[in-house]
Amino acid sequence: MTKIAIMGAMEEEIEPLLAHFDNVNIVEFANNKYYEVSYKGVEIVIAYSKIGKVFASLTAATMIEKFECDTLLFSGVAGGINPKLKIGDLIIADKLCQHDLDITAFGHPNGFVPGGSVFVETSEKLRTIAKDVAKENELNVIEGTIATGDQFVHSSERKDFIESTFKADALEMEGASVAVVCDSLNVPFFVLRAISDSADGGADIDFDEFLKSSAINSANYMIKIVDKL
Ligand SMILES: Nc1ncnc2c(CN3C[C@H](CSc4cnccn4)[C@@H](O)C3)c[nH]c12
Repeated sequence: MTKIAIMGAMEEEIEPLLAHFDNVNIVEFANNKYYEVSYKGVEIVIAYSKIGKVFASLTAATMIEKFECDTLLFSGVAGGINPKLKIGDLIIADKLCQHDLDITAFGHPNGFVPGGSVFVETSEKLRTIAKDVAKENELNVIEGTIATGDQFVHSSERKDFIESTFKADALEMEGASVAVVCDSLNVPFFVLRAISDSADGGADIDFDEFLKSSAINSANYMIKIVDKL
């Protein structure tokens, strides 16, 4: 029986998801809250990890190991790199990397540590379902590379480094952690983000203005995808 984990990093990213469900059971664990719902006969666990790769890894692993979820979906916002991505637009990750993982001093490429890989690919099956849903709902979605790091990017220099080093289309602070955890635990996963800013000089202003509306864009699309699982 499928049990689905739906994750965000910030409360604003999962609040629009929780709004779709009633009869929510709250489980407190490891200084966090996990929201259990039953939706059309499917068990779902929803949580926001808190910001950054460490919290995201803890929540992803908890949803799999403690709550026994066998599919993990991430919904949230991101900084746009690809110029095709305007604020509010949706991106599905085909692969993710860690732009701040750096042992280049030892001759390794950016984003690589021994035993790992620069990129981790998401579930092709889940991406296909998502693209079908986008077509049915005439949603404009791009598929691309998402770069993750433990910093809010708000400078063209850092944004350009991430783009040129990883050919990334968008950036955020949690997705690649979810990717490593799910890949290591053999759980199919899917990362969806809506653009909240352009990760350069004005990013913090745009982020504050568009966080809520972009999080709703991502959540509304995610609910349509869950309906198809
Ligand atoms: N430019 C960007 N760089 C890095 N990440 C992002 C994101 C995605 N999320 C939003 C949030 C920013 S930090 C945060 C901290 N306090 C309040 C609000 N956000 C973090 O969870 C990553 C959107 N735009 C980004």
